[in-house]
Amino acid sequence: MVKAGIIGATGYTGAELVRILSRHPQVELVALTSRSYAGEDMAAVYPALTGYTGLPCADLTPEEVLKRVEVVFIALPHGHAVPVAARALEKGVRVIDLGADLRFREAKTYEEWYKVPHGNPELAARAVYGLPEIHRKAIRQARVVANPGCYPTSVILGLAPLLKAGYIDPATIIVDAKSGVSGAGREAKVTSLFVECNENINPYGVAGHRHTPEIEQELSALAGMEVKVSFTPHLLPISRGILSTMYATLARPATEAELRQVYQDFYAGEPFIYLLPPGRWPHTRWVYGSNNCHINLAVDGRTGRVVVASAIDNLTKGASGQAVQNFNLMCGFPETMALAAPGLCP
Ligand SMILES: NC(=O)C1=CN([C@@H]2O[C@H](COP(=O)(O)OP(=O)(O)OC[C@H]3O[C@@H](n4cnc5c(N)ncnc54)[C@H](OP(=O)(O)O)[C@@H]3O)[C@@H](O)[C@H]2O)C=CC1
Ligand SMILES: CC(=O)N[C@@H](CCC(=O)OP(=O)(O)O)C(=O)O
Repeated sequence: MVKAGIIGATGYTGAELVRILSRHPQVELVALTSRSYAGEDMAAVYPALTGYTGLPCADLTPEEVLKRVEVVFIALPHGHAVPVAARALEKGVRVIDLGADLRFREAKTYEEWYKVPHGNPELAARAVYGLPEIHRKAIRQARVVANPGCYPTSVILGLAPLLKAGYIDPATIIVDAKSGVSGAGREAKVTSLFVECNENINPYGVAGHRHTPEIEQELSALAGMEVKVSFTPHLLPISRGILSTMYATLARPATEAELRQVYQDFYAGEPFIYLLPPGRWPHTRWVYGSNNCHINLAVDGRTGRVVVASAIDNLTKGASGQAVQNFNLMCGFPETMALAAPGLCP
């Protein structure tokens, strides 16, 4: 059994980690931190977890957590993970950070977009970007994994096969993405109130969302050249789910059947990626609560563009499910352990 802890256990991604890890046969959860719910059982904070964890939350310092665990999941708002991860490395504790602090190979990119000092560029360069479908080999060896952002997960998985094979002009990519409100975390804020979100959809972070450089970093590596994207997220009046619809001009003529084969080859053997049959477009409900990513595409011969749609659950494949997938790889467990499940039907 691997002793694991979650720093920031009572947030949405922390609770999703507890939900998944409580059914993981190789994990013993030994530390769940929270300042506001210290002394309370997770089931008091999230009654859905009743019967699945008896461990109370505690206001532990990172040092106290690191004394007890072999692996630590950091589920804090960005700006807090770097010193914790650095100390964990010194103590031989493996780290999976769900925030943005270690996702950029260049710390200065993080500082430019997140507007906070990074403090440890060596650690930024050393951390492995935790998207298993692209970086599986490096994740297996990693001591520190930077779990990807939710939108970047859906976008990179949706476009990777086309960019890698050179089928699209990288200068023409447009991403129209939509997220459920849990993507904003559990912290109280006016924009997450029911009355503000319900019966509404709006773009935000237009031409400046923080996930843009993360998407560009990974797509550039896949394309072997600098890629810039137009990325516009929207807030949807649903709890969980991300749907990204992506458009790009074909670099050379291609049929839909040819492109479908490219995806099938690229994702052959992947346990969580599903290219849906022609004409069956991804729905967020079909991946709800699962670690699956549903993808489909069409060639628009009239415009010479390809349209790709990709759906994930922001809290599962977009955060905590992917974190457990990374954990499994780092520990040498089957990658699907505690994760194999379909979404909702209906
Ligand atoms: N929500 C999502 O869909 C996704 C989120 N992420 C990232 O994962 C991380 C966690 O997100 P999420 O779970 O949504 O966030 P939440 O706001 O829901 O939870 C944050 C958690 O951190 C604790 N916390 C907050 N501030 C501090 C602090 N200054 N020091 C110590 N603990 C603190 C909170 O508990 P308490 O205040 O009681 O200590 C809570 O447990 C973020 O970096 C986020 O960007 C990544 C992908 C998707
Ligand atoms: C709906 C909503 O607000 N979503 C969040 C996603 C944040 C997230 O996952 O972000 P990190 O990169 O900070 O981990 C946003 O757009 O900022």
